[in-house]
Amino acid sequence: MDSRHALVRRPSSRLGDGLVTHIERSEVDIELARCQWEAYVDALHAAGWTTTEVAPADELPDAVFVEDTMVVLGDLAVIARPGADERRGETEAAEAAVRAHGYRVAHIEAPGTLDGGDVLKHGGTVWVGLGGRTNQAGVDQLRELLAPSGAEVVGVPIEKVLHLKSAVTALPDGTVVGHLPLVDDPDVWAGHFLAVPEESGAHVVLLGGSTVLMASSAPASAALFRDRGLDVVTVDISEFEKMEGCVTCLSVRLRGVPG
Ligand SMILES: NC(=O)NCCC[C@H](N)C(=O)O
Repeated sequence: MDSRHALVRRPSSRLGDGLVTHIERSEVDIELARCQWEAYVDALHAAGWTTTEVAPADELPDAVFVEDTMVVLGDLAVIARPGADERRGETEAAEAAVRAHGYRVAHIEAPGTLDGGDVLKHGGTVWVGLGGRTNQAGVDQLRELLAPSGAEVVGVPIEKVLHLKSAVTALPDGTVVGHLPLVDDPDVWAGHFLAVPEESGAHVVLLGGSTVLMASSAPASAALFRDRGLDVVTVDISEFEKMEGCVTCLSVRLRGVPG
């Protein structure tokens, strides 16, 4: 299997009916959303990634945010149990897609809840946001499932944003980036935290080497990253940002080769 492969899921025509929690709802332009999604997928391809589309689900408005359906580490895909009932139906097709790529599969079970967007992996550490979508039982189950891999799972309380990765992500060198007004406790990453000037500047997708993908809505943060020697690719995802989504949510990166 290609070591740079990603799962993506085409937006539903009902995207605008998806959940919003921490921001005001505003009208989504679905045609623009479709174009932005195609451009996002094109950006992955241009960076050398191949993609598989999870079967589309027009009846599930938030299905495009496919990152939330699982956590992949090594050859194991842990299928999430979304914290929002409205999103529970999203995991079945995502599981079928990751199984087809040869991954072993485990599940977060009730009463646990966990959204993939709450899980930030870097090095041997897996930070998991404990907030509106992921609960302690979900974190404990993930810890047990990942224990054989040696990963250390660390719960991080969050209140200000939807998911942990709405607040922070990590640069290729492990520096954790976040927009301070939205980070509950930057001391979790003391010594390797970098404040960025824009909310969406906190969201980077690592595309390999020194290349990162981020939203075009954070030009000052992009400049900061370029000054640090990173190659920054930007995409306009305004219609997904209206639904509290970000660049990370729109794909599941499968970096390892299972089996
Ligand atoms: N990983 C993410 O941050 N996903 C964004 C999910 C947005 C969606 N409207 C939701 O509220 O679940």
